[in-house]
Amino acid sequence: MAQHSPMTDTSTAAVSLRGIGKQFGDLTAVKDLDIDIQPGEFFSMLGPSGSGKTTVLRMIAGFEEPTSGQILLHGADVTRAAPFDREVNTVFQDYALFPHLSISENVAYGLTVRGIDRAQKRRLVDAALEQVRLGHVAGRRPSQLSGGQRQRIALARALILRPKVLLLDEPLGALDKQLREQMQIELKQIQREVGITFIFVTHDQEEALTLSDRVAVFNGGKIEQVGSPREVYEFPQTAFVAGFLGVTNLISPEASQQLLDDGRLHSLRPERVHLAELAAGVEPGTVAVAGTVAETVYAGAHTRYLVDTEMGLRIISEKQNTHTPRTEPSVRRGDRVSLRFQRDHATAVPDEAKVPVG
Ligand SMILES: Nc1ncnc2c1ncn2[C@@H]1O[C@H](COP(=O)(O)OP(=O)(O)OP(=O)(O)O)[C@@H](O)[C@H]1O
Repeated sequence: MAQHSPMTDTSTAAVSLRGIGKQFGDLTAVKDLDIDIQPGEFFSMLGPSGSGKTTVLRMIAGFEEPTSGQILLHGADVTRAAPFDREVNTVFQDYALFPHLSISENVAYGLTVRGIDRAQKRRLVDAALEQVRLGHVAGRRPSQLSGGQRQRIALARALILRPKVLLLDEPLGALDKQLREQMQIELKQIQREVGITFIFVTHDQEEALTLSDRVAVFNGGKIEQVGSPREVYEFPQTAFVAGFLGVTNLISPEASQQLLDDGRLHSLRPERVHLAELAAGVEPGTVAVAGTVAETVYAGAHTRYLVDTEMGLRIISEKQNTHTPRTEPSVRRGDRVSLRFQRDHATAVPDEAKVPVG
């Protein structure tokens, strides 16, 4: 099937949130949110626990009514519509499969409720199971499947109704790391094949970066930044985004003034910082700062070096472990080194500035 390119799609947004807010008593869970999500887009809502992602998802699904604002699905106002009157479906973290029904009965459930005839139902169930590559488990019960298989069945059950928008609330949260990474690739492939808009909630930054066309980074009921994975990772607009999306060196305005001759807050990713001999020559456009290695952290594919600079700033440098497996690392704790990075690899963080959303 054709691949979708949501970034160039100028038709009506699949989902528009206009000034959406949600109060639970005194608690403001979501504040005045504006988002436009395009048809066919894989859109992630990323943020720490309690930042309001699930509440936004539940409002789009219709399980929760907004206190203020408007929700449009493909241009139609559904703010007060019941969940079953919206062309959306939800996949929950706990899969919510019926234990007493077989896998094919579970997948067929939505069709049964809608009174679809047997022959057509069978065809659609077979196709849905094929899509998630689980045709061979049709006769089993959910308890006879692995976590990853159950997750795929929940996905097949949600997709069989051909919703225009699929909402996924931490669907991979219960899986171990290896299976989770495998399922991320499958999920992305399935989304491309079906071309349905996916809105995905996660607190795992790597997952959001891996899967999404765009990521909205939530903090305290608000969106701090929306952008492509590369934009939010490489050009964080706030200190929170810089810190939440992986490890970064936040260089204070004072330190930036000294190091970069620019008195704004800067973010410098550890993988952009290299270690050199103190005496090594410095190329034009490169910043060099001397320091002492305070800690080395070996993590398999890479090693991190925590270096205390003479200006009182601790900078993390990350190096891929490309040397031969038996070679001991040449840099050790206590070594004096020179940190090197390209001047333009440090990106200014506007911090308080808000980027346009949608
Ligand atoms: N039904 C409710 N009644 C009262 N408070 C609620 C309710 N649902 C959510 N909240 C509160 O609203 C805030 C946002 O919660 P929400 O579940 O949307 O966050 P989240 O980012 O999805 O977090 P998590 O990843 O832990 O699910 C939290 O402070 C939460 O305690």
